[in-house]
Amino acid sequence: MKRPPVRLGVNIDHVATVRNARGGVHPDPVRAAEAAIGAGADGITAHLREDRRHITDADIEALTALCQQFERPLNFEMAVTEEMLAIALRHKPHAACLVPERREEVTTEGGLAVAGHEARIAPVVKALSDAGIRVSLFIEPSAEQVEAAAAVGAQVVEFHTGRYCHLPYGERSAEFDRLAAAAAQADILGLEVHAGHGLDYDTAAEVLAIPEIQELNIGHFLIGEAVFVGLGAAIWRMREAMKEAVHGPREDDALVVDL
Ligand SMILES: CC(=O)[C@@H](O)[C@H](O)COP(=O)(O)O
Ligand SMILES: NCC(=O)COP(=O)(O)O
Repeated sequence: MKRPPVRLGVNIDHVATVRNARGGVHPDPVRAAEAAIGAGADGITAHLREDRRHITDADIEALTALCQQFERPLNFEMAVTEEMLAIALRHKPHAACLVPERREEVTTEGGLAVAGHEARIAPVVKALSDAGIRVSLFIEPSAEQVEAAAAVGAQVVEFHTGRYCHLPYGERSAEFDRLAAAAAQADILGLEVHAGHGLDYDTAAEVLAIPEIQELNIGHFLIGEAVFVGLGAAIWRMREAMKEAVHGPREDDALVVDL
């Protein structure tokens, strides 16, 4: 069976990181989201951290409206807290991705511990699902976490690819196998498979060798790359890398090689 196109969700958190460094309004992550949609992003991802270090409540309100206007899904990343649940239920984004948060961390260091915390997580998954919000769990690619994600009623798992991306090229095969095994297991359990964190052009293409992956969420690299080539060009190049990873090189590229 032909593999459907893999979706690219663009995370615009770090546009807000730059904005907040000066406490003003520029650069605006909502404008970045509009530019990302214009450049071919299939959806927008934003993480409203409890400490509001990048995305703010007002950003989420404006991003919800923007995504509705352009009919693109908003993937709202949130910690498993009463406060975040109330915000998600107020805005009703297309999807909510439950992520772990530690106030002192520089970035999201690992996946959400679902196994062992089912009693706390299942009611949040249910409340979101009952409101028509698609629930994704940002987890480590482990059999235990995948099983727990299915047990609490999630529809989607997003595998944390940070560990994979940090390994030097040539030393990634064991982590790749871990991702591939978890993706196969998730698919068997009826979970849609996404991946994200730390991906760049190369690692995004590499993980797409895993056939169950249907969506990548990428932020930090694209926003960083935008400094050099512009956001539109970075997104275009990422989409080309993803297409080539899934469908092989374009025919005109093959011709150039043959000549
Ligand atoms: C959960 C996740 O991986 C994203 O939200 C992304 O990495 C955002 O950046 P920070 O983790 O640096 O806040
Ligand atoms: N869930 C991962 C995400 O949205 C983007 O992570 P990163 O590319 O900013 O590391």
